[in-house]
Amino acid sequence: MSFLFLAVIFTIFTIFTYFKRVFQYWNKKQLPNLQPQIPFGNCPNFAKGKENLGVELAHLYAQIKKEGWKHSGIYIFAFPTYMPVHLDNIKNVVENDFEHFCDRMVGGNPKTEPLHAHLLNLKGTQWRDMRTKLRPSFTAGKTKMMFDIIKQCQDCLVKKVENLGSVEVVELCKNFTTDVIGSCAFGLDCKSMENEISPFKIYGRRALPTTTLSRLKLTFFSNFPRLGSFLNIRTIDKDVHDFFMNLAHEVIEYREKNGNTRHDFIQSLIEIKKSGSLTVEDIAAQTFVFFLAGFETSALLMTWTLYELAKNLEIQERLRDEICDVLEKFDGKISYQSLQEMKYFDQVMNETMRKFPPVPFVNRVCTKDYKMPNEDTIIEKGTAVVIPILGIHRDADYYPDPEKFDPGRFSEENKKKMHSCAYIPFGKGPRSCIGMRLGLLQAKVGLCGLVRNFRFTLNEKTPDVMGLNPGSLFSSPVEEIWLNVEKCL
Ligand code: HEM
Repeated sequence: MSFLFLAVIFTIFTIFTYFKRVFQYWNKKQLPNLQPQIPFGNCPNFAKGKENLGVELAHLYAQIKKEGWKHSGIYIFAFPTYMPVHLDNIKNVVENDFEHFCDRMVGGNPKTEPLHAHLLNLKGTQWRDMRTKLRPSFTAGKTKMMFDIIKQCQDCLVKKVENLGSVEVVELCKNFTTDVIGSCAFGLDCKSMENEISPFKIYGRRALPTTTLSRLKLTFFSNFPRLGSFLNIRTIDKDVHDFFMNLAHEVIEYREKNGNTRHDFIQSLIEIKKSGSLTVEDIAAQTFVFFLAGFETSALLMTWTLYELAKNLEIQERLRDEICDVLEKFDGKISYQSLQEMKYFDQVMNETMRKFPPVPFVNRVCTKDYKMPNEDTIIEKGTAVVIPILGIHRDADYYPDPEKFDPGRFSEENKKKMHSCAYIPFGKGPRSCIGMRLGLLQAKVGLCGLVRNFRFTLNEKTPDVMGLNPGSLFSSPVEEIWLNVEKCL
């Protein structure tokens, strides 16, 4: 009994001493830092599953700014992480001194799970080469070619809402973007809107880290990639991995055999493959990331826009007026060109992504020791970096009355006055979102169909203030969003 007691005391003492030592890291670097808690560091609520990580980082951002610091060292669990908060320091990391911060923390091992060899995860020259190869597939011209595919999905979306008295928009928007990405990336007709058990939809949802275990595995892998690889930890379930890998193989084989072509991403990648610079596995990994990065982000942009429009009826009416006025000039038809003319629409979507950036933070890893400009501090190679997008977007210094939904903040005149890092829903610098045009286009097409045809109001089941889901790495709402729907005459 006394031996057991001593063993317990010894274990607690060892753990306590370990954390005490680890939590000295930023003091030794002489970087200002907030008091961490043993064993969760500065994000205890995220670690306990009580708070969305983006929200907890936003709180830290606010505290650091209140202290008057330009940046701080924080601890996510026991991992020292550098957090710049002054916009110039953020710009240095993501843009000016990019060569020191060109990689992200990776979430898996491409050797055992080849789907991980995608643009989000690739490092150094491998990333640079792949980004150069993929860039031509994301130009304005290529995105425009996908308009017809997206428009077909919009028709199904509008049909789905017709005759409904109320609708749950989180699931509705996810089904729409699943269809769009399925069609644009893989050339599939997924019919998620009609089919609850479409395999693409089911495997696609499981590809994102939605369980506590999957998020823990991802965090562990990001911080100890060598140990993660040694222990052979999988961060994508095998059946999900096989589904996406086989899908790419089948589509490529079918198109190559039958000489079929289509204006979608997989076709652009097949064309690159012909020159020998992409393998089938490379294509599978890139199409997989289009799904990972493109489906939930755009769905959230649509969801939060509808939610805010339902709460701000004047803004909704003004937007509908703009849509109707512009479409009148285009014979009532929604086209790529007509959408470009809807400027207030852009302001509304920008304000949505200000208040609810679909990706609430982004990360980098320091790849080369970094001596900070005008300071003695050196950020060591291997240190994690986090950019708190949600914190910046809700900062009253840049956006007075930040909880207010006000598209006027994004008028041409106001935009000119902004710091280039005060609004970064797509990240910033060479590693920013490559799919921005497609993300914005699919959301605008979907929303245009909905707002033109239906008037949305808040359903009694939906609260006026909505928090973010602690179980999501995105800015997902904590509960369903039900809206009342009324057909516009
Ligand atoms: C509203 C929709 C979207 C939002 C808000 C969004 C946001 C982001 C953000 C914040 C990043 C990280 C940038 C950084 O680290 O600085 C990112 C990266 C990325 N996004 Fe998006 N995204 C959206 C849509 C899409 C779509 C539709 C696709 C593809 C079809 C896509 C593909 C990617 C890829 C491949 C990366 C990694 C880029 C790289 O590392 O070079 N995204 N996105």
